[in-house]
Amino acid sequence: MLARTVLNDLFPGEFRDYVSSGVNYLWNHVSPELTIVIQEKDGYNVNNVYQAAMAYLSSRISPSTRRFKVKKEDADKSMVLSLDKGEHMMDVFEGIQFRWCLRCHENRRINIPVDHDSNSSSSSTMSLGSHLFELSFNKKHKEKALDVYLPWILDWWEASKKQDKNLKLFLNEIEEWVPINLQHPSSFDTLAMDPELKRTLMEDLSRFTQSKDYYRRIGKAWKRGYLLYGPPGTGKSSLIAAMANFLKYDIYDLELAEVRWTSSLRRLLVEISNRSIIVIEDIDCSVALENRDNLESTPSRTEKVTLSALLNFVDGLWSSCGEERIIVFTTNCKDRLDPALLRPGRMDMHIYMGYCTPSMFRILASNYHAVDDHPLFGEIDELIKDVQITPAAVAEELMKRDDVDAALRGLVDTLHQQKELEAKVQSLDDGEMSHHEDSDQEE
Ligand SMILES: Nc1ncnc2c1ncn2[C@@H]1O[C@H](COP(=O)(O)OP(=O)(O)OP(=O)(O)O)[C@@H](O)[C@H]1O
Repeated sequence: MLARTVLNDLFPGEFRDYVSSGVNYLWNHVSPELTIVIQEKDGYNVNNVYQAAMAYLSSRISPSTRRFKVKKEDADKSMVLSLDKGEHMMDVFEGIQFRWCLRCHENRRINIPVDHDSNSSSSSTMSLGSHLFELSFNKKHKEKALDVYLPWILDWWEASKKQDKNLKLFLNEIEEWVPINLQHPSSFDTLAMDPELKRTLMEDLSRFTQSKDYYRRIGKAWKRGYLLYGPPGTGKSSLIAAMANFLKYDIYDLELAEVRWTSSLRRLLVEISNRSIIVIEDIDCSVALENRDNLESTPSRTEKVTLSALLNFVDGLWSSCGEERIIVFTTNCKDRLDPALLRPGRMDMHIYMGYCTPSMFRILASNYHAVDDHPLFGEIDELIKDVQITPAAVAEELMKRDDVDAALRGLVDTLHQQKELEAKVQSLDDGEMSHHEDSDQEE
């Protein structure tokens, strides 16, 4: 301690900085080595070179790698290896040696409220880190590294992604997106939906993915919005999964209740990658409709998330920070939605997911029992036309029994019960209505 104080007195800070920068300068000139820093993120943007390097190096892990991570999730065909932080790895490309090192930097601490009471001041802190690669090699190979080696790794990564793409579902927790493997089996083949509407939607999606030049020409962000509405159990979530599987897009499921401030919302939205579907379910219940009179105002950093803030980001400059993005809002009750959401141009397509129809029943019967025709189909068609039953309820009935005859007979019974129930409710409603009319007349 005393020695340090004496040294500090003898050699003031400026002098020490001067000496250390001189040593660095000399070392850089003498050392034959050059180091490139490849950060995980540049600001909010994910760095593709980092992602590509991570995937590439994971595929190159060998017995000489002293320490690495291993995992296997359900969707993974085999164990997935990856480098651990601090670990070095050598790679030889066209006879040149490249040394990689993965490092982690703590770059941000955030406050996390201890309870969910927004007025509470108690909080704990959590550090958020970012990773980077250091790539070192002889400086005479600088051009080779930048013009050949790194582009080659990027091409390798693009090709391997196409070959073996496991879709991801991202969930927002605190201020971060947490990925899990998306293994939803729903597809447009298995989805019970009006055939004409299904065809229109599939064409719309295909056209969208091929319209990069069109969106550029008309000066609009390359994004498309869909509003899915209809009663619970009619397949809105299944449709989103079918869209993701059809397009091979990841899903970002934005839980607005988890987002406290507009600044957090902005951070989450800008971190969403291209070629993805952003989903906000039950939009009528998700956002407090504060600031109704002030829908076009610019949200401030500390403002709580409102519909106005959400729409400002979705339609504002943020939307041009990425491309090929689909935004899906769902609701069980379109009538409850704020008119700002329904304004022309806000959502490109409004898709009604309704009760089961005969054509939807045929798809479910084919899914669950591989039958295209059956003597009971006529009776089921007639009953289904008369009642309001969701595809989820029909699916549940079909799943109860393995034997197709028994399953379809069970469905006929359920439909009869539903018909009786609806008739009873109707007669009660009629009775109540005539009671009101009588009392109105008496008044
Ligand atoms: N249209 C459909 N086609 C095929 N299966 C369906 C359909 N609708 C519902 N199902 C079946 O019912 C289950 C529940 O449906 P899903 O969660 O997609 O409905 P939802 O409309 O999103 O409901 P909620 O509004 O409650 O979220 C699905 O996992 C699926 O098995």
